Amino acid sequence: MHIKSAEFVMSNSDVAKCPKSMLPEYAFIGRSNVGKSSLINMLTSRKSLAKTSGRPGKTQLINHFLINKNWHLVDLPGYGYARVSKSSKKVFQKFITQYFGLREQLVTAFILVDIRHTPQPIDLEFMQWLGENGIPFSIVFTKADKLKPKAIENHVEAYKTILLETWETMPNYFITSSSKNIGKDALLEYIDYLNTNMKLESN
Ligand SMILES: Nc1nc2c(ncn2[C@@H]2O[C@H](COP(=O)(O)OP(=O)(O)OP(=O)(O)O)[C@@H](O)[C@H]2O)c(=O)[nH]1
Ligand SMILES: [Mg+2]
Repeated sequence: MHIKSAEFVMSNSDVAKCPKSMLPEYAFIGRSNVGKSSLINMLTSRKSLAKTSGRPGKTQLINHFLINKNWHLVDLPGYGYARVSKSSKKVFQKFITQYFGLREQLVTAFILVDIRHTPQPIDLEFMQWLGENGIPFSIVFTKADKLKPKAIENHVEAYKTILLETWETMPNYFITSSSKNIGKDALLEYIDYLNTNMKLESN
């Protein structure tokens, strides 16, 4: 898919105020600093469409971008646990769970994980939470430029082993590097495929 236009639409923390249009939507989520905003810039070939930073916590709001005037890309803040007072129960930040609970336009989520790290409980728990709520997702491994090909293979295998303990099949996944422009075509083709299939289904 060729990206002809990419425009910032709005930022907000209130899911009810997100764009009302029913255009298909794709959300990028993961821990702070994993490279969500950088990935959106790579996909759109716009250097600073989404704001990036070396310091974790740069993106604080739900950011909508309109692509080719017919679908939305969404840049979300990094997730962490929100503390529930007087309880040790862990929950994800409220507006993140609200976003996923309320956005009917969402076609699929992309969960970003840093390829260098071993599977982290918070990422596995978030995938679990999406699964329990019937929200489809793919995994996007980021920062592949930081590892040699063999190490990339080993890290993906380690992830598969852990996921297959709870999931019947390995979710769809992509290997990417925003600094080396890796994985862009595969991701855009996948989104294009989903956009086309959605149109066929609604006809
Ligand atoms: N080497 C390398 N660095 C990357 C890559 N993608 C992002 N980074 C760096 O990682 C840092 C965080 O990138 P962001 O895109 O701001 O990450 P984010 O997930 O949006 O972070 P928050 O908005 O804070 O949650 C920046 O210093 C980026 O330059 C990549 O593919 N390779
Ligand atoms: Mg960000």
